[in-house]
Amino acid sequence: MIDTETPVVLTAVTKKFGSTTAVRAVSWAPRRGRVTALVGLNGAGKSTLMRVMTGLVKPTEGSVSVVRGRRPLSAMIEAPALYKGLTVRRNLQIHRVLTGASRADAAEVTELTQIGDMLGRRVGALSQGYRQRLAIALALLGDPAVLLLDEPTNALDPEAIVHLRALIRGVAARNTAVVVSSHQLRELEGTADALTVLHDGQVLYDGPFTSFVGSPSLRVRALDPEGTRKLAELLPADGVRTDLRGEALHAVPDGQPVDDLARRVFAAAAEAGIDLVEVSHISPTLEEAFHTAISGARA
Ligand SMILES: Nc1ncnc2c1ncn2[C@@H]1O[C@H](COP(=O)(O)OP(=O)(O)OP(=O)(O)O)[C@@H](O)[C@H]1O
Repeated sequence: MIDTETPVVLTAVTKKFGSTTAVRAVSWAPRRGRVTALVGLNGAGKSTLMRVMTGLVKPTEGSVSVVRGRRPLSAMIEAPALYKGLTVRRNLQIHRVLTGASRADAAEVTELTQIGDMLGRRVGALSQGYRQRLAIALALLGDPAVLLLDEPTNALDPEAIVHLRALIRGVAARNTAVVVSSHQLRELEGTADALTVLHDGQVLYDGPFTSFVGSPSLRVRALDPEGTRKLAELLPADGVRTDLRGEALHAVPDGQPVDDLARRVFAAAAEAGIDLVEVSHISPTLEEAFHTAISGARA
């Protein structure tokens, strides 16, 4: 339901392009005052989801509700449309008039994005990082409830990325719901509060960023590689999620403590007469958690 906390709400949204389903039955509502990372591999459906939110693309099924207001939602999905022959100041003036924003608002976004020193420069002569800052300043005019940024770090150097991260936090602190897409989880670690993992058009995870990695899992190796493979076949029958990675087996607890899982691994190995050489705890990295989520969806 639309409320002051969730200014845009997607309900069972599906988007098809011919025979391709880009987004499948997604119900989702990013929150105000938070940075939500929208992460998925190439083709996962991130841009389509953002386009559906803006109204640029009509959902095939489902609905999108957006809070009423002067500028409910603002998006930077493709290379920002800037007047390259004009100065930064003129670009700001034109967008201020177009969005009906006040001079005070323009001054505030100039300050927030730290483009004050560039006001007299022609946009065509700006670095990529400063163009990005200007584009975000323009997107913030009129104080939108939601700001969508599609892969905003593309083509930025490390210093510009650091600045952009701080800027994104600053925008959320204005009580905007900020959604930032990326195909790399790690890029948004420490910047995003919430995480939505999209895969093949579906939401695989939607929750706090810090909870995504979850509890440790087990790395299991038998004396004989054939034994490891056999365990990989046996354990799923016991309700355990397994994944063969190289010579080792990765067993993920489904809610139970990892030590209980270890006991089940030992019991299954003993029963099948498999000699184990390694059963160790591993704390997953972000990439492993992502891989596990995706392989769970494919299973
Ligand atoms: N206009 C379109 N016409 C046909 N197919 C499309 C269109 N837009 C997207 N798709 C398809 O929908 C799927 C999702 O694409 P989308 O661009 O939303 O993914 P993405 O997660 O943003 O990917 P990337 O990280 O590569 O930008 C892909 O299979 C893509 O080819």
